[in-house]
Amino acid sequence: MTSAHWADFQYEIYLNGLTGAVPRLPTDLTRLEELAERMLGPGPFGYVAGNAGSGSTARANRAALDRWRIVPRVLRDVHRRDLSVEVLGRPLPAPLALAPVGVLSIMHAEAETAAARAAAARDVPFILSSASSTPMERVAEAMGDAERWFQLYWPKDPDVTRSFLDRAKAAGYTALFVTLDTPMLGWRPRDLDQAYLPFLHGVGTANYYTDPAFLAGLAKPVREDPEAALRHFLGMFGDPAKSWPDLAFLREHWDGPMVLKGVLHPDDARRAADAGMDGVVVSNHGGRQVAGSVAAADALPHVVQAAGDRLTVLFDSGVRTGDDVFKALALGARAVLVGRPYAYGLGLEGQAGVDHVIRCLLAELDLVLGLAGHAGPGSVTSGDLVREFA
Ligand SMILES: Cc1cc2nc3c(=O)[nH]c(=O)nc-3n(C[C@H](O)[C@H](O)[C@H](O)COP(=O)(O)O)c2cc1C
Ligand SMILES: O=C(O)C(=O)c1ccccc1
Repeated sequence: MTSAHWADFQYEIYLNGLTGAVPRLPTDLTRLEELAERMLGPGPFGYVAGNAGSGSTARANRAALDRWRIVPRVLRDVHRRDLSVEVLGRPLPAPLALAPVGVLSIMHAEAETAAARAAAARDVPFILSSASSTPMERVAEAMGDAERWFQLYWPKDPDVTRSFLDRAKAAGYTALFVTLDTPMLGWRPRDLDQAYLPFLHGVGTANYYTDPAFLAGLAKPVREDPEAALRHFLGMFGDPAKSWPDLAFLREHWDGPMVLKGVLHPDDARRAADAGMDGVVVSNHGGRQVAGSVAAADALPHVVQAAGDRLTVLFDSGVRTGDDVFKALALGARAVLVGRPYAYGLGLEGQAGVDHVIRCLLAELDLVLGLAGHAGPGSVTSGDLVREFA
């Protein structure tokens, strides 16, 4: 008996073709960006596609993944494959989660709710951003029985931080992803040149404007003085004064798994473990924060080594295809997050577009694994890769 494979999507597409149907979106997910550009306004598209500085980090992310080449093995009985992995003590169907992406309503009216539904239908975790366009409680409902993960932009005010953690817990979120690479937004010329910032268009503030601790800091209700509310939000959103000892506050108020997102240096990984964290996401925020940053894939093996068996190491920044996921696994990641591809899928086709991205990515991963001689992620090692030489 063979189990169902993610790769079956490939035959589903061919069989649908017998009636003349072809997929509504390209199966090469790198093509979604050009389609999204045609459909979205220049402000929203530029915000999602944009990077820090001249874009060198985003290019380096791709180059670092491309430099590794997979060395396939043959005759290893891969007819029965299983992509499942354990992440933070939970079984996942595949080594994939949807990265926290804020302000999704600039892409599609159904925003986080549509992304959450698409992810939940495939049991893939959707990490909800603090800067979502929909309050966390409403998105939690859309997630149904699926795993609920929350990303914290650590507010300046400890009362607001406490309140976010309490609300997330009450809404059933289990794991907390604390993003540390964005206490300030990076220098993003594409947005600066258009003077485009989603918050100024009333997007991304839903969790704050529904928060009693946040609202307590306002002299007047948001409706009566929206400008003061926005200024309060901008001052609350990030806090570059935070340092390692402050993590104890979060650890004390969150009893589930806690993961630091945006770790690139092995010493920071060691500190994370010392601070009682459960994991790290090796990430440079998709190239949007530090221009000239080390490529995430180049940082990954060093962080993996520093983490040893003390931390779960996840990876993002530049993952576009199944072979990218394979390479991240080979470099030591337990699972990957994907950001822009599903945001574009959402923009193009709503929930169906996000489902398309998940299915393409996992079908391709399933095939790459099998064709490279692996029945699952567990047997993939650095020995499956060679460095391309120019
Ligand atoms: C439009 C946009 C918004 C984002 N918002 C958040 C966010 O709210 N919180 C966060 O931790 N990361 C955020 N990120 C970063 C992603 O979580 C992730 O690290 C990045 O997109 C991965 O790179 P990729 O887009 O190349 O897959 C955002 C990224 C984009 C493109
Ligand atoms: O744009 C981003 O990369 C990001 O992380 C963010 C920050 C604040 C609100 C929305 C997204």
